[in-house]
Amino acid sequence: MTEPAIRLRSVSRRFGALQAVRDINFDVMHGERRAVLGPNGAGKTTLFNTICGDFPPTSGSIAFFGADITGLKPHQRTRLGIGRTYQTSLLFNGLTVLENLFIAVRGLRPNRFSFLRPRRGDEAVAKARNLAQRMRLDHLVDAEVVNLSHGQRRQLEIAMALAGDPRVLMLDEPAAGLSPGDRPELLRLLHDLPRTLTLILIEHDMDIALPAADIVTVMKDGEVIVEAPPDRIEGDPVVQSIYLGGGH
Ligand SMILES: Nc1ncnc2c1ncn2[C@@H]1O[C@H](COP(=O)(O)OP(=O)(O)OP(=O)(O)O)[C@@H](O)[C@H]1O
Repeated sequence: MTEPAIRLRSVSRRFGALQAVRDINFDVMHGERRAVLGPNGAGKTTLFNTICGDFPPTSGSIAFFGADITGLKPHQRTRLGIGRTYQTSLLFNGLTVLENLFIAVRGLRPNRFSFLRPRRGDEAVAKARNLAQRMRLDHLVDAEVVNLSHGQRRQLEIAMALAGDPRVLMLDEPAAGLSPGDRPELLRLLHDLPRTLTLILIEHDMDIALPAADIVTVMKDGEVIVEAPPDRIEGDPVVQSIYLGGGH
């Protein structure tokens, strides 16, 4: 049997007395699109952080394509092929789109950037341009990031997360703050990502989460309360009680 891309077994994470996620079992198959929904404080970001290693679980285990990664540091998980974006932007505003992508491709810290500026013919520049094209930013490679629209910044964040050639890409609220006009473009970009890539996204907005996902995991109070295909989510009484009952 094929191993899941991501497998969590009995994963819990405490912050002092607070149990942020509790006894999570979670399998995401290779190539799957998984959305994680839930009200504020449900534990979605903490779940992401246990997978990426930013806040490893206090108990339980995590496997990546069958290999136990529970004790690995974030950079070791990145190297294995787990890429992510964050709710808060990590872009370098004073640099151009191409320079940001170059930094991501070379895995540089920005303070090293002045010594290693992109040069013509550099393989990393070619890869940075290719990433810009994949995220439909090729017309903006020379634009300073500070001048990008919110939607373009989100596209760039995804492009930068792709720079390490992840096998699993985790997006933390990719539609947050997007105008209604920017949303269809984001959905198109997500649909265009190759099925060799496994995608896990936290998303508050059902209009993005449901069309983007094969399976939706709904969390509340640190636990998974529903796991179902998107067509069963909107009508699910538990989900309705959370989203219509003021829990969101
Ligand atoms: N680093 C931390 N230190 C202490 N408590 C934390 C930390 N990170 C998260 N928490 C707490 O864990 C709980 C779950 O938070 P988490 O951010 O995972 O929820 P979420 O579902 O992602 O919420 P949101 O939609 O608001 O981002 C919350 O009560 C939060 O305050």
